Amino acid sequence: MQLVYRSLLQTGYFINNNWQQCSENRFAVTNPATGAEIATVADAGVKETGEAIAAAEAAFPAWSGLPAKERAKLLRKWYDLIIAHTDDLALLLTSEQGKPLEEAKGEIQYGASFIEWFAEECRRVYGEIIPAPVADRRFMTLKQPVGVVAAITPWNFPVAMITRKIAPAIAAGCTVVLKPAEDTPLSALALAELAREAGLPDGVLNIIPSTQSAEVGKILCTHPAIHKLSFTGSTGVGRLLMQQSSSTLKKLALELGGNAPSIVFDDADIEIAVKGTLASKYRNAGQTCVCVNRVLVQRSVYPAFLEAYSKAVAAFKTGDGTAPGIQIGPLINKKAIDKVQELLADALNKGAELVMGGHLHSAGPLFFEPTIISNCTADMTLSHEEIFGPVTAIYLFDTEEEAITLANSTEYGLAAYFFSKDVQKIWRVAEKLEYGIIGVNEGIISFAEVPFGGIKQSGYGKEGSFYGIEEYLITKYVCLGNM
Ligand SMILES: NC(=O)c1ccc[n+]([C@@H]2O[C@H](COP(=O)([O-])OP(=O)(O)OC[C@H]3O[C@@H](n4cnc5c(N)ncnc54)[C@H](O)[C@@H]3O)[C@@H](O)[C@H]2O)c1
Ligand SMILES: O=C[C@H](O)CS(=O)(=O)O
Repeated sequence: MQLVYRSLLQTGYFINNNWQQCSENRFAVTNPATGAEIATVADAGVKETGEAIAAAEAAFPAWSGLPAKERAKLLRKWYDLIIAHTDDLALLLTSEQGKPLEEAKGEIQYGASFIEWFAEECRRVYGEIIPAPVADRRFMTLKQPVGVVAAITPWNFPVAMITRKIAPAIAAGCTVVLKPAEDTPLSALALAELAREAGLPDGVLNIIPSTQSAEVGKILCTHPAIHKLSFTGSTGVGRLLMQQSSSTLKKLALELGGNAPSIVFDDADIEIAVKGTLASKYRNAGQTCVCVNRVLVQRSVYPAFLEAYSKAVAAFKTGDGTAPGIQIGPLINKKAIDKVQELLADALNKGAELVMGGHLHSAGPLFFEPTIISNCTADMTLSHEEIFGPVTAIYLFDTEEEAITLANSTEYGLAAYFFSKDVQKIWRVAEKLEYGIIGVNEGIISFAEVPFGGIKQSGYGKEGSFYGIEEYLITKYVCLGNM
């Protein structure tokens, strides 16, 4: 991997704007497309986590005391540096995570847009003056930063899931300790180098790459100096972190798993339904929390939908994401491949029909053929679990009520999609679907301007939009008496 700006390849842990190495404890970061080792990275543990928290705590008073306009200027410089280094950051991202370069460049832009957005939002954090019911008092509210924030992030969006937390946190005046995913730490470390170059003061952002997730996580959940924990990852880990955080009553944001339906009604524009479902389903080789996991098609339009959808899937090019024209990269690791194969075998054993694909791809051990199965039913495991791979599972339905019941029959509630041209149906269905995010006639719905987050077992808290900065603020009520 040849970077133009070699300072972006950092392999230490980042505390107080200093790169520090653990010579004895290191872990390898490998390229999922080739299996090649990209670098070894310092494996931060309990000691380094304590140092990072201390640095963030020490930096908090000065950083939170800085005028919002000054914080905004530094965030803007960070944003400009990220945009300027898009190609290098995308190559780094593709090398450690696998998504095609064009998708990686899109993630860099998307991730940077959170920094741009919250550089603007932080200057409009207003309190209120509340009309008092008595003459001798004046009521007001102050919005103040919550304090030191811990962030734990997943491997599937190694830039955007990080800036979606760090940007609002530091914009609000908080300081941060981040533990990125062990599969993809390099992108986070590159962002830290650019934050340092942008002039972020010592201790505002601290990053502890680690394979010791449970031990590091326990400290982040229980340390009294940390007032907020923002987690993006699986529902299982989210539940554990919530339990572990109870002893210090941390403010939590949990962005967890999903199980998105895509409902194609008989009045849908089939071309739009195919385009939207494909865009969501096969993004990042199906490894996103908002990927379509179940495609529910009204029986009368199934033949037309399947013909157009199959043609598009058959045209996908699978391979190393650094090669031109590739749409489907590798899965992140062997565990992910095994899970896709297990879910597929279970579905086929329970009556699903293989329409196309279904096997490991010849491009390498972590590549899977773009796959379609039909005749799926609710008793199949993949109806209730994230596939997290390039596999489309198609279900048939007859009535609108049946589709909504099927779509809602999951413990998750993150994203759902449906396709219809009937405006009254659009309102009815959007109101009845039990999800935090609804895409109507569209499969790509994530932007910094919108409130991203789920309900039910997909967690709670909103990232992005004007809601996003509230996650890192407290509202203080001040009563002025004897007036
Ligand atoms: N809702 C969202 O915005 C969103 C976004 C991306 C991914 N996800 C979800 O994340 C999952 C895939 O990501 P993943 O495999 O990295 O999830 P994961 O839960 O295994 O890991 C996520 C992060 O948590 C850390 N972790 C794991 N065990 C831990 C523990 N005991 N204590 C503390 N930290 C721990 C990991 O090291 C990683 O940094 C999927 O379920 C996906 O839906 C959700
Ligand atoms: O994987 C989950 C991400 O949140 C997806 S998105 O980039 O926000 O759409």
